[in-house]
Amino acid sequence: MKNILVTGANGQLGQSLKQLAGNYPEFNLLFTDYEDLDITDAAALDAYFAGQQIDACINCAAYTAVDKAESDEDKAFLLNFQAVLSLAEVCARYNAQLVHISTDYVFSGKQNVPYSEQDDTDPESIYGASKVRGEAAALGYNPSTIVIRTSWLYSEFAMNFVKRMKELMQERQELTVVFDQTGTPTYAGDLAKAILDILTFRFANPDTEIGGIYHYSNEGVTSWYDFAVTIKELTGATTTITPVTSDKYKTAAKRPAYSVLNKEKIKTTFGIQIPYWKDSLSKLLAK
Ligand SMILES: NC(=O)C1=CN([C@@H]2O[C@H](COP(=O)(O)OP(=O)(O)OC[C@H]3O[C@@H](n4cnc5c(N)ncnc54)[C@H](OP(=O)(O)O)[C@@H]3O)[C@@H](O)[C@H]2O)C=CC1
Ligand SMILES: Cc1cn([C@H]2C[C@H](O)[C@@H](COP(=O)(O)OP(=O)(O)O[C@H]3O[C@@H](C)C(=O)[C@@H](O)[C@H]3O)O2)c(=O)[nH]c1=O
Repeated sequence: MKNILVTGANGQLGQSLKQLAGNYPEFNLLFTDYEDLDITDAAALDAYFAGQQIDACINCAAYTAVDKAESDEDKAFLLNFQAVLSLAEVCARYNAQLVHISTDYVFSGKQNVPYSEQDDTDPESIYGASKVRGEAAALGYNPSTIVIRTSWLYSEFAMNFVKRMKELMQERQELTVVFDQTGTPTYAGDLAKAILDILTFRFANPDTEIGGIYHYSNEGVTSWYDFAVTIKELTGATTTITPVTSDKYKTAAKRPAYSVLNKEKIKTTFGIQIPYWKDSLSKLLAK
């Protein structure tokens, strides 16, 4: 039995892991959020790891309010950088595998072919910049860290684009949604399964070095506008959705115009099969 600490477990990825826990009886998943374990408190982290054998930690805790981060830089960096460094330190000290989650918003979006793990980061936002620092801190301190960059996460839990669109489509007759930002939605349940499968691989192959960055999203490519139209079609909503360019939908933070991720590395290293984004969305909305 492996003890796996999950931080930030009340968020959407954390709750998606909780939903799958029963499928992995060889893992004892320990779910914590900031009331039980505040990842910005290095002493609390050390005490937690000293108190019991932790074999791996999946860090789902983060500052994810992209627009708010523009005026709350210190808190974004505290959670997405300093706390990640503390986690990498404590995992190295107690010999635990750290799995840390990052984002497509680390990229500028100026590319027009899918981003691979080697491509340069150049974030457009404070959130993206704080995540770049977090990745570098985790891997710099502990090269065995597995950093998984993902994009456009949604789930039945917490707040996300799908839930927001469903709400707005009930409240409003008309919506405008940007069509000049291209990427890939990711169902958090698919990502949660990939993470647990990677840890299964990790424990079955303890001498294989697998630390580094991996990209994971669902398969396919879309825009936020097409994503919204698909949500409309699948839910039977009647709202009119008008495509607009980003300059017509003002936000505090700039998002990348293109953030499709190349997933070859994660597929070939771990033999992971990735669902097409519309299939995962249809399954969720049919529940
Ligand atoms: N959401 C998305 O679209 C995407 C997310 N990601 C990354 O995936 C990861 C998971 O994201 P997601 O599940 O959506 O995030 P959420 O915002 O849903 O969850 C984050 C959780 O961390 C908790 N938290 C906040 N501060 C602390 C703290 N000091 N100690 C412990 N827990 C804390 C939050 O609590 P509270 O809510 O009360 O603050 C929340 O429960 C993050 O690293 C994110 O950057 C990457 C790409 C896309
Ligand atoms: C609600 C809404 C958003 N938009 C635009 C704003 C933005 O450009 C885009 C996405 O909207 P949101 O603000 O909901 O999503 P955003 O917070 O940008 O989502 C991001 O979250 C972080 C945590 C990540 O790591 C990213 O991968 C990504 O998922 O859609 C519209 O055009 N119309 C609308 O009605």
